[in-house]
Amino acid sequence: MIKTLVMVRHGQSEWNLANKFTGWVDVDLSEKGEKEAIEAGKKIKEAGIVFDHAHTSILKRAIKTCNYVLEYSEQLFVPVEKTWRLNERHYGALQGLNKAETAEKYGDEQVHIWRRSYDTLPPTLSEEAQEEQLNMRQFKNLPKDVIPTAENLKITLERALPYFFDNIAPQLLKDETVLVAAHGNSLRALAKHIEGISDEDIMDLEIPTGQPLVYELDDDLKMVKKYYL
Ligand SMILES: O=C(O)[C@H](O)COP(=O)(O)O
Repeated sequence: MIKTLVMVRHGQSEWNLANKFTGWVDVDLSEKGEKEAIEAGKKIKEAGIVFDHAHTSILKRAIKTCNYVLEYSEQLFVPVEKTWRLNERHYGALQGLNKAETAEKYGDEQVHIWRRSYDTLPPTLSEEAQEEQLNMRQFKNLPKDVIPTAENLKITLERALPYFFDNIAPQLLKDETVLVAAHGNSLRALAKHIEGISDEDIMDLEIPTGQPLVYELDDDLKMVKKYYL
């Protein structure tokens, strides 16, 4: 029997709008982002997709998107689990910098490598920024060892996949329909696994904000079909 997993990247955030590296910084949705999330919910309702479970990160742009999607598809009662493992990839010392200005300073190629290569790490957070991050309430109950100072897509995949295997996959295997509302790179990581994309080809996969991406999966949770609503 075909299993259905719907991924939604959060709607445009304030820092997507300002073209800044965001990562684990907890910025809000922009006005456009809220509209995108609402539209995503309406499309899911029109498509008649009925969720049994929803999963999101511990960052408000994804949490709010998840809530809007459930509200506007009239299924706000669906249980939602929040996990740091679905957070955006941590952009290290690039967080807060403007992407165009960073490209002017370091060159387009370097910035493209930082943004899209599978295993190159961006520069890590300063000690001061690390300290600040450790004191943030939403990260305080996480073991220090799992809080990154920078991540590439490989590390993002390695911390997102255990959650997929332990929490999402068992639900799909019971033929339950699952929503994952998360981030550009945590979703690229899951997509890499589900679609079996190579380390090279993953550089070209982009997931747009607020567009529901439907995966139909077989009994081994491999992709049979994917489409955007
Ligand atoms: O964290 C960010 O800056 C964005 O959500 C994703 O950015 P990217 O497209 O530069 O990886």
